[in-house]
Amino acid sequence: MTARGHVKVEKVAKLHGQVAALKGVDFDIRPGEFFALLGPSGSGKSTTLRLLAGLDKPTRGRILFDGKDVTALDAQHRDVAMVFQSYALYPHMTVRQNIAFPLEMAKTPKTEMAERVEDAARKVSIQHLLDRRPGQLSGGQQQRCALARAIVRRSGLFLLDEPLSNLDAKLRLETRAELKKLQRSLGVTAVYVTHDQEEALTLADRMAVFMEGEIRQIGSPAEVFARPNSIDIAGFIGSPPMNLMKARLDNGTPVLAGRPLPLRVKQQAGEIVVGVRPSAITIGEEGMPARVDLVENLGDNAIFDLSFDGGLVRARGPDPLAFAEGQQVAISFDAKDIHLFDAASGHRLEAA
Ligand SMILES: Nc1ncnc2c1ncn2[C@@H]1O[C@H](COP(=O)(O)OP(=O)(O)OP(=O)(O)O)[C@@H](O)[C@H]1O
Repeated sequence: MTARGHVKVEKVAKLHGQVAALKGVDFDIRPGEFFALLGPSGSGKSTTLRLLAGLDKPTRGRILFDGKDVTALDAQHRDVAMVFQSYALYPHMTVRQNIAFPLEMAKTPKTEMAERVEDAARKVSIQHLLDRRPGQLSGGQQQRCALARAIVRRSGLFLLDEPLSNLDAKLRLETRAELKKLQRSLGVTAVYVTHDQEEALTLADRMAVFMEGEIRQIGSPAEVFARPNSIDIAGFIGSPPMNLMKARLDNGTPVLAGRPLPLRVKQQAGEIVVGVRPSAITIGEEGMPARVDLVENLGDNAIFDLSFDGGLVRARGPDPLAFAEGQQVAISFDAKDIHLFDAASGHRLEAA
């Protein structure tokens, strides 16, 4: 007997006519895990979520919930709770009626229904708004109402499609933290679609990075951040993105702008790309000569755009006033902070 909330996706593909929305993806989500589907627009995240919900059927492959094959089951027989970006609340119904809707459908007895609606509303702190209609709520309150409607089902699996994207920046941050606490306290499995890498990094226990209808990497946010397995992922995760600089291999030593770097790879020669995160670049007096082109003052830190003879790089530093535009400086980075990729295939190269 497997625990409740286990999801297994096996070789799932989805074609829309000639368009391959999903080219065959495999992943396993553990019970109680917060699992993010992260990727740029059109990469197949929403398609995957709709297949999990049963709103669409895969062209190939299998989906299992708690060991049971649900591939052929329609949405209403899957026992999943869904929260969409648009909330999808019924405008003519009160908040209470909206939350009660899944229970009405399931013909739940009236007294039990009333209790469960109150309980769900309390969990997202909207118990005082039950008699209003969605049009009389703020965006954040509508979002909570949609969450309460998901909670009321007492499903072990929550499917969330960009649920925070309609909220303003401040509310999004607050709601993000609450959502994580709520998921933990309910003990449910959450599958969360987002194109926002920061949201995935902060919320997820693990994430799958989608690109062009494929999963390119699966891991914890820390793993994917520390060891992106391709140039595409390196450039997608982290803000500002990783600096990616053209270089070459000379007898296994990477050479950047004519200078050998202090590490080696097994491969002997060829075109490579050297990646260094902005936070890993030190600006000072030692290293490669560079010029400060632009200072972006972010208050308690800054991003410096620099040019050097290997190209342009961005560095993040603690003090916005430390360096001025036009100043001649030097940049350096530690060997442990260098990521290497094969230029032709884009794949990560391991240091020897
Ligand atoms: N019903 C459909 N008919 C034809 N093509 C579709 C259909 N639904 C999705 N697609 C295509 O499948 C691909 C994946 O779409 P999907 O909605 O899964 O991407 P996404 O990663 O969720 O993007 P977004 O972040 O923009 O929602 C896209 O190229 C999209 O145009």
